[in-house]
Amino acid sequence: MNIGLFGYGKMGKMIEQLALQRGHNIVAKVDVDTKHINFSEMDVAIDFSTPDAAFNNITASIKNSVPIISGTTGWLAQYDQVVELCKEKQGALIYASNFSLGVNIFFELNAYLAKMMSNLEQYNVSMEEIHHTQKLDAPSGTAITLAEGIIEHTTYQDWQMESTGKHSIPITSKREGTVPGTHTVSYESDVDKIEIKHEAHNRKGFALGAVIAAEWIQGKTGIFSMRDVLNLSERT
Ligand SMILES: NC(=O)c1ccc[n+]([C@@H]2O[C@H](COP(=O)([O-])OP(=O)(O)OC[C@H]3O[C@@H](n4cnc5c(N)ncnc54)[C@H](O)[C@@H]3O)[C@@H](O)[C@H]2O)c1
Ligand SMILES: O=C(O)C1=N[C@H](C(=O)O)CCC1
Repeated sequence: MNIGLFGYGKMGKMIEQLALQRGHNIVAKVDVDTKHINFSEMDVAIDFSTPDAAFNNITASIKNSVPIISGTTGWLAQYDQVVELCKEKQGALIYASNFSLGVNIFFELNAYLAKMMSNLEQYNVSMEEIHHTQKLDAPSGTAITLAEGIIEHTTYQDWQMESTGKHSIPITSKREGTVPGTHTVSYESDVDKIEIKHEAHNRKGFALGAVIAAEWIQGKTGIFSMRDVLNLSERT
């Protein structure tokens, strides 16, 4: 498979390493200074760039009929526009706030726990995410997906940074050293606390998930999720 990388930073480099190990070719490394992009050799594009750059990279890939795997976070205000374009052009897209197998299992666990807690008014939910100090966006995309999972199954209506509203999920974002990504969801009552936590040890899980998604999307058109790629509906 011929891969075009959009964003050749920490994730782009890790994806390159894993893709080469799995027998793929990197045919383009597009970064902030790239003047010309040759889409003609790409079987798939993988975007791990910046919140400001993602929309253009994704739409350019779709317009050039190249399936796109999008891992960049912080651009979701434009997600609906991308979906419209993808449908119009009969393109192929997977966006995931987190591509790791572990976090995608954690998403399922989060939804299951939210369902169990939905009628228990004595518990208040809150969330904490910790990432490295270079991270541009807050809260993390993963924290937003976790909040959406809780909102879907409970009476919580939205999330806010550090909020206190009864129907709002408070998210605390911390930026520390080189932490690759730690997410904790807590339900607290007067008498106890239930916590679920995912802690990434490094970026390999994110990168491997993105390459697996790129392999999976070959020959498909439509808008998919990591739930589809990992066939998680079979497990829940
Ligand atoms: N979905 C996931 O599993 C997952 C995992 C890790 C990181 N991320 C997200 O991926 C993104 C990148 O993370 P990172 O740690 O590699 O960041 P990084 O800062 O190390 O790399 C980003 C790269 O994008 C480049 N860039 C800037 N403008 C560009 C443009 N117009 N076109 C192409 N590249 C451009 C930067 O120069 C940089 O090299 C972030 O949004 C992060 O939140 C997602
Ligand atoms: O390093 C980052 O930046 C990460 N971003 C994603 C997010 O915002 O959830 C995934 C974890 C790492």
